[in-house]
Formats: sequence, C-alpha cells, structure tokens
Amino acid sequence: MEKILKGKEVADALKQRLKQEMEEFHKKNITPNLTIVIVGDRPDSAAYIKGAVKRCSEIGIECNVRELPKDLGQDKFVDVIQKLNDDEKVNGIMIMRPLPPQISENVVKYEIYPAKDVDCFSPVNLSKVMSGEEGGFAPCTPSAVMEILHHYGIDPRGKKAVIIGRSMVVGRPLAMMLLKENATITVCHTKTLNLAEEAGRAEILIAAAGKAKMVKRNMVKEGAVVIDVGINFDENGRMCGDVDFDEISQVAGMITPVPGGVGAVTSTILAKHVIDACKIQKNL
Ligand SMILES: NC(=O)C1=CN([C@@H]2O[C@H](COP(=O)(O)OP(=O)(O)OC[C@H]3O[C@@H](n4cnc5c(N)ncnc54)[C@H](OP(=O)(O)O)[C@@H]3O)[C@@H](O)[C@H]2O)C=CC1
Ligand SMILES: Nc1nc(=O)c2c([nH]1)NC[C@@H]1CN(c3ccc(C(=O)N[C@@H](CCC(=O)O)C(=O)O)cc3)C=[N+]21
Repeated sequence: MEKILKGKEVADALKQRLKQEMEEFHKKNITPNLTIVIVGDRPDSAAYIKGAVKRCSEIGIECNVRELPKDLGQDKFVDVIQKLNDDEKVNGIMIMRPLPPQISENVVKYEIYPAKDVDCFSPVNLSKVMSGEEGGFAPCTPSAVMEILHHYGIDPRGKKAVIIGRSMVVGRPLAMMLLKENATITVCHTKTLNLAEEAGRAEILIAAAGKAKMVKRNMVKEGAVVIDVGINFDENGRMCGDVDFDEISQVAGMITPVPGGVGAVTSTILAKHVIDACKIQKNL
C-alpha cells in the first residue's frame, strides 16, 4: 500500500473532473469568477493565493485578488464585501483569515452571501457543516483532508481521530466532517494537558496548529495515518508542515508531506466550490 499520501495526485484527479465540468460553461460562454479579499499580508496567505491563482488559471476560472491595506476600517471592509455580493460577475468570494484585529469576523460573517461564500465564512454554511446537511459550502481545507482520505480509501468509521487545532478554518469544521463519517473525535489545543498522550492514541492524526515540526515521535502511534495541514516557513524560508516528516515517516502507516500534501488539494477544492457556486447562480 502507498505510504505517502500525495496531495498533488489527489488534486490532479479532481482537476481533471473540474475541467470536464467547465466544458458546459464554455459552450455557454460563461467564465466563473473568484474574488479573493486579503487585508494585510502573511506568508501562508501569500502561498495560498499563489496556489489558488495558478489552479484557477489551469482550470479556466477567472481569479481576482483584492489586496486591502492592513489598517482598513471595518465599515470600509463591509462595503467591499457588499459590493462583491451585488456584483453579478463575481461568483465566489473568499476572505483570507485571519482578519486584522480592527475587523471582527463576527460582524463580517453575516454580510457575505451564503451562495458566494466558497470558504464557509457565513453561519448559514457553517450550520450545514455542523448538522451534516448537504448543499452548502464547507471550508476548503477540511474538505481537502476528507478528499485525501477518500481518494486513498481510508474510511474514518469507528477510528480514533485526533485533531491538533480548533480554528474555524480547519480544526472545528474538520471535527464535524469526521464525525459525520463516524470517527470518534478528540480536538486538542494549547490548553490540552497531555498532548503527546492524546495524539498518541490517534489512528488518524491531523496536525493543524501552525507550529513548524511540532509533532514528534512520542506523539504518534505506530501505523497511524498522519495528515499534516500546517504551512510554516523555516529559518531558510522553506515551506514545512507541523509534523517532523523525517522522524514521523518512520513510524506512520501513511503520511502527507509538506509541500505536496493538503495545500495543493485545498486550492483545487476552492476551484470546485467556485464552479459549484457559478452553476447555482446561473441555474445550470
Ligand atoms: N494546507 C492548507 O491547505 C492550509 C493550511 N493552513 C495552515 O494550518 C495551520 C493552522 O492554521 P489555522 O487553523 O488558521 O491557525 P490558528 O492559529 O487559527 O489556530 C491554531 C490552532 O492550533 C492550536 N495550537 C497552536 N499551538 C499549539 C500547540 N503547541 N499545542 C496544541 N495546540 C496548538 C491553537 O490552540 P488555541 O485555540 O488554544 O490557541 C489553535 O486552536 C497554519 O500553519 C496554516 O498556515 C491553514 C489553512 C489551510
Ligand atoms: N479563509 C481562509 N481559508 C484558508 O484556507 C486559509 C486562510 N484563510 N488563510 C491562510 C491559510 C493558509 N492556507 C494555505 C493553503 C495552501 C497553501 C499552498 O501553498 N498551496 C500550494 C501547494 C502547497 C503544497 O504543495 O503542499 C498550492 O496550492 O499550489 C498555503 C497556505 C490556506 N489558508
């Protein structure tokens, strides 16, 4: 059995399916549009945007990036979102997280139209993830993790799954999605008392803490499936995950690398959501 879970392979398979779906749009002269809104800058967001722009152009989706100054006020930010909501040319809106402190996610999340909300900012989409209802947009990163598990035939049913991280982009929604597929879930965070003990019980371990190479040998059960969501940059500016790959690949049953893992699938799922949003909006 394959030990390295190759995100690129999963992303390429999905990309081929999306290209076929795009033929329907070409016949009708429709080009789906994604608009990414980013306030300020961060290296992980820059890497994501680069990946998303590339993926969209390969598939034939138009992708605009709105870079806003890091001191932008909340009212001005809400104006930008409302204009994008009303702009017929825009099918999908993605707001990069985290937002700067002067802009409250708890205000903005009510503004974005659920039908354009391709990365699950809106409570309408989030509630569907919570209840397991079909039809909304789940956040792209946990969807990418599920896509990798499905692609490699890993069934979460009855498995002990441990997630390190409880953010709204990754940890919390992923817990709900794994729960829907009948895993038994533990969610760890900075106040977890014995992380090594909790993580060490996992048959499926997901690292989404944003701490370079924090997952060490003493935290992983022999044979576990290890999914590394982290995107960090080491002292030489090289991308690395939350998992110490050299150490953990010796003990894990299966493992995703960084780069070449979850990230590539995340941007392809984003493209899928834009196509789905466009279909709904155009009644296709
Ligand atoms: N590959 C991909 O497609 C994507 C990658 N990412 C990457 O995933 C990582 C996480 O992103 P995000 O969720 O936005 O990050 P956040 O900073 O929002 O959340 C990090 C979470 O990890 C927990 N955490 C941090 N350090 C530790 C620790 N030492 N022990 C236990 N728990 C810890 C925090 O706990 P607490 O709540 O207590 O603070 C928090 O819940 C980042 O590297 C990001 O770049 C994100 C999205 C997509
Ligand atoms: N609302 C919101 N949603 C997010 O999903 C989100 C976010 N905000 N803020 C920032 C983090 C970080 N993140 C990355 C995803 C892919 C790459 C990435 O590098 N992808 C490469 C491939 C990397 C690889 O090979 O593993 C690509 O798409 O080609 C990086 C970072 C998403 N995030």
